[in-house]
Amino acid sequence: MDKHLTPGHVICLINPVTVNLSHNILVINCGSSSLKFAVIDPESTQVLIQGIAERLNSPDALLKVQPLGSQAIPYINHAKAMAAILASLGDIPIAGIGHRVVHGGEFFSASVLLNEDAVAKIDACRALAPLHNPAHVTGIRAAMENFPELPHVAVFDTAFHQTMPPHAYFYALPYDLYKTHQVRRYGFHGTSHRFVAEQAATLLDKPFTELQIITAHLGNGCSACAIKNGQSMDTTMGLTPLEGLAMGTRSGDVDPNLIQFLVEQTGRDIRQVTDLLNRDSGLLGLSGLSNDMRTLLEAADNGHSRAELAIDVFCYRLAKGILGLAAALDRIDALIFTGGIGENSAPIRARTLAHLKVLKPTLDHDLNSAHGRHTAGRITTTDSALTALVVPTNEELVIARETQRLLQP
Ligand SMILES: Nc1ncnc2c1ncn2[C@@H]1O[C@H](COP(=O)(O)OP(=O)(O)O)[C@@H](O)[C@H]1O
Ligand SMILES: CC(=O)OP(=O)(O)O
Ligand SMILES: [Mg+2]
Repeated sequence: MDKHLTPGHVICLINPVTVNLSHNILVINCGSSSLKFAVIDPESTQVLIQGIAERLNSPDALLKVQPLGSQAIPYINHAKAMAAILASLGDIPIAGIGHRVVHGGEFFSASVLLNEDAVAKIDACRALAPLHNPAHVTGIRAAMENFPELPHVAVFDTAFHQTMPPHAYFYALPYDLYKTHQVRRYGFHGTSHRFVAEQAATLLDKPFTELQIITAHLGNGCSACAIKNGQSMDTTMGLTPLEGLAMGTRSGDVDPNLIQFLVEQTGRDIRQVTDLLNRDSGLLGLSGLSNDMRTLLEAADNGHSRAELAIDVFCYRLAKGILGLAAALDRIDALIFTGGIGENSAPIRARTLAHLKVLKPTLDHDLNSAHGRHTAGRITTTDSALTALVVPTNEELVIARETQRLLQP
């Protein structure tokens, strides 16, 4: 049964001998309807406490904290959820706070120490990531109010992709739109793509700066990235995190004329159509059942034909995205699966590789079943023409490390 959460409760659960008091970083990932957090010692990589406040602003809002338990927090908003989370930290010493920020626009090509000017710039990018940036700004302001004495750092999903060449980041649109409105492809999940590619280099025992890798980050949002010699060369997401692959609730690529078509045919306005593409599409829209891949795999096994269709579209679109990214590379040294789906779902990996016949992968079924969330490793045979790996991502650890780096004088 869930324990009831009380502020400060955690103190007795942590062995003070194992905790390095000076290094702990509170990492905050404030999303549209959830607020994830973790306190991490970036030196030892120990996670002291972590949790999520989810389904915010709804009657089912819930705060889950490991190792404390769960607490219903009906109708709680982001700011109040932040206060509840901060209260749950009790007396754990914190050296700084690292915030995940999805969109940094052209303002930020690296992590930054937050001040009013930087927060205003993140706020200015809200139209570019409507599901994410407004929530980030709320989270940052709430955390700054609660911890005014601590340094706050923003780590951007977009930063890693700032190395994309112009032919990858320009849309074939009137050039002026880039100059006047910064309309270009930015890319997201950069923290994760970089982290898993570096881990893969270690697994393959090759320098990161000499490898050519395609990473597939498959969570609620999904994107793939072509990485050459340590740099992002292209990625499937664009101006906003809607472009590219089919996702949990997002459509990914559609014909842009679809928007006017739906406005005219269904009487929805543009905002409603945009909402439909962001929130009602992808796995959820196709299946009519769920945006959760676990639910769909189970339903498909039980003969649910639209769950099967949603999974099919997801895997085919992913394979197509991966092949498109091959244009940015000379060769593919490895294909990496990561994120909640990429790490946990052997069937999705197998079905995606089945669509990549042109790259001649030979799946090792035992390795594909063995590797996942807790064990990184190869899932193709040693003689496979394409090497595919599973590498668990750890965006929180990267954010903690980045935050610590920026705190150093
Ligand atoms: N065992 C599993 N098999 C298939 N999919 C899984 C499994 N575990 C988690 N997932 C999927 O991972 C997705 C969430 O990924 P995650 O990376 O946690 O999301 P977020 O982008 O919110 O961080 C969901 O679609 C969920 O169903
Ligand atoms: C950028 C993005 O899609 O993020 P998430 O996967 O957290 O929704
Ligand atoms: Mg994620």
